[in-house]
Amino acid sequence: MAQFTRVSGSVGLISLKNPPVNALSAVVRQGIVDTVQRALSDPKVKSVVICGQNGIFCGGADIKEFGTAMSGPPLVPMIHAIEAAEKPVVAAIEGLALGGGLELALGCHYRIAHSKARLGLPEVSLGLLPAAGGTQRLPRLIGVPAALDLITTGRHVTAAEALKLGIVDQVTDHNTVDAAVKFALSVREHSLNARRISNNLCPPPSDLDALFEGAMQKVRQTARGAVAPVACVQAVRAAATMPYTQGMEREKELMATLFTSGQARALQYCFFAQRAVGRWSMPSGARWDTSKPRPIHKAAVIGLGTMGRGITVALAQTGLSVVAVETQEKQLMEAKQAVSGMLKRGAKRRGVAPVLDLVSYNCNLQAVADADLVIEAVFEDMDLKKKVFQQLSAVCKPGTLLCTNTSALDIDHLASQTPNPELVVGMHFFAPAHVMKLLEVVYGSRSSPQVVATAMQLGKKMGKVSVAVGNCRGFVGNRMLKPYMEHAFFLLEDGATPELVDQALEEFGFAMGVFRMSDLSGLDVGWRVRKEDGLAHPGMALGQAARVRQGRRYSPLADLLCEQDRFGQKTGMGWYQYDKPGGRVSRPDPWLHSFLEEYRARHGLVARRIDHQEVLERCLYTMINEGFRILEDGIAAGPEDIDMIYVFGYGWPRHRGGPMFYAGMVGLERVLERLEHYHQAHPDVPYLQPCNLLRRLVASGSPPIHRWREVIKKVRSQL
Ligand SMILES: CC/C=C/CC(=O)SCCNC(=O)CCNC(=O)[C@H](O)C(C)(C)COP(=O)(O)OP(=O)(O)OC[C@H]1O[C@@H](n2cnc3c(N)ncnc32)[C@H](O)[C@@H]1OP(=O)(O)O
Repeated sequence: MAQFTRVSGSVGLISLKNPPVNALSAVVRQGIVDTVQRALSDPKVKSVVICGQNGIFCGGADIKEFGTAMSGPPLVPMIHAIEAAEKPVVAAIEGLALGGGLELALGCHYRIAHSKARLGLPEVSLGLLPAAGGTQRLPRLIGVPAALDLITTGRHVTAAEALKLGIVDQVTDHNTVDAAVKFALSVREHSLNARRISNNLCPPPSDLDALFEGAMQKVRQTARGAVAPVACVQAVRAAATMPYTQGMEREKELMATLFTSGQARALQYCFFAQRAVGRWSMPSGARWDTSKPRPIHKAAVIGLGTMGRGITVALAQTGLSVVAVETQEKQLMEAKQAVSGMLKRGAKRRGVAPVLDLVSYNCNLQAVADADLVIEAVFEDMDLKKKVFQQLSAVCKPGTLLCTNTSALDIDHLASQTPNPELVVGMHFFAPAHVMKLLEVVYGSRSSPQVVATAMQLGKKMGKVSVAVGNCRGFVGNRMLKPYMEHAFFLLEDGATPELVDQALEEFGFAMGVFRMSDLSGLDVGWRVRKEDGLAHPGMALGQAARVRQGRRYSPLADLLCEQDRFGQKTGMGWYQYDKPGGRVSRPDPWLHSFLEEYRARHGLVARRIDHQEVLERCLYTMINEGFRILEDGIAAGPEDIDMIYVFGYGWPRHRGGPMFYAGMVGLERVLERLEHYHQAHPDVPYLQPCNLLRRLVASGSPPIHRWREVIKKVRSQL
């Protein structure tokens, strides 16, 4: 709602009240309409200030209303009425003015911001555009290039930048409402014509066509199939080329296409899913709101390879004191140099001093004795990790949390090496650990809720999206990756090339196709795991039995490449070729194509034409099927957990919401039908067999994703 008071004799003060961010819900919009009308019709009121309660101006439209039948007064006429007012209206911006909140402020005649406020039009990240006049007023106010930047990226600007750009008229370090009231008193007699942004023309850019062509090219390159950034450019173009009223029509048209698009739904789902994963729960009933995290003052990292270095940086950047341990002196010195470099570069980017002093380096495990939390990041080898855990149990002070960065190994087995298994938890970071946003927090059967809460909170402090998951081989992310990759290999056997598979996945929106990704992360990683699992060893890839392992279809293609030292980028060749070891630009490799032909001939396989649809269906639907199994097994609490893991850790396109959301968009019946079809064609691939939960969901009428948990509960209770 909105409250009205008269202050300083003649200033009408309208204050938005809708905690936590004063979103413009129907009730708030109605409140604004009513209070503005009251202020304008009250002869004692000579000017008006609009502010928000609790230190926040406004976080924009109420996103929760988007999926519902909209009621209450619409934003556009409400903002027009404010702009058309004959009394000066001043926006007092504290905290945030985002989306519809900033559009409301742009309809006011003046804007005063607190120095700590942030402003922006982030609609693009929700699959929308600023359709309450934002695409038409902002370019008129600050020029086309700056408006294009803010509207297509959705980035927030500080009050200082907003002042420089001309979005706000004044910045204050003091009480913003007091400053705005004082300002409103000083302008009460001023003419408002020039202050109505919609009356103004866009400052003409020098080469309009080149500017918009460049902008369009840029968004097409970075958007990976997202439609909202493209619509944002089109709407700003309308501001630059059309009178205001026509521009508003164009804005409305473009918004209508976006609003009903699946992408907007997916992105809005992601907004809430990202927040929902913070409200974790464990099968024991332990939850985020009943488990209190422990304070962590000092952390330690064991093993300073790529992962350990990134984890050290991420911890130090939160302000924690970190002991970094690597047993070999030479590697320790190399790691010190690398970590210091990363800290310096990070600090430079953020305009702060590097926190080099927070990290101490040591060759001796004894140095972690007084740490509150230790993260083991040694080589992915169970025996080695077990040894480290045994040593840590002897060295660490009582109560120290013991965390492992394993990406797949059994947390319970590691926990059993210590006298206090309740203190053990997985913290699975993604490379580079100081950059990637995802953290899988893996609880074992005996991990205490307090320990899980501590790891989740630490992840949040590091700026990560932390997702709590159960313990199984590969946890959530890597467990689902296995059928996805396996199917990519099968597609090569059946007639595809790495380029074809990658193109289909990249056009779908993945940052990188599966083969380019495999070359980047190194083929040897998976090879080592398969060897440990008894699936691969030299010589096994020959003969008729080569394509059957443990009673099911197996593709030895990746093993064969590894046997020839084709490990990907690091060796300059893998699924693609590179100009040198460590090279990054992939090129199709004629050697690989002949190798595939020979391989198929040797195994009596006839190559057939594979299209993009088959690539997507076989790779993605098997991955989704595994996701349903994960839900059935209780490894992930809900589909949001899986989706956020894929969006933040595996390059799944956000505008497609994550694999489970995508399954809902495709239609669960369709996913089930295609899995049945492929399973019939490939009965030796168990991953293709539709899982029980998927069948149950379809039998329950394919409910929307937010209602899956009800069916999941029933299925789990019957297992
Ligand atoms: C007609 C269509 C017109 C569209 C124009 C628009 O205005 S679209 C909306 C534009 N606004 C945004 O995109 C802002 C989205 N919100 C945020 O980016 C952040 O929430 C924040 C405002 C920067 C605050 O971040 P912070 O980290 O401090 O808190 P949370 O993100 O955890 O948010 C707290 C709770 O508030 C809920 N919430 C935030 N914004 C909105 C919103 N615009 N509508 C509805 N709800 C919102 C958020 O979901 C959190 O709720 P929980 O229940 O605690 O999860």
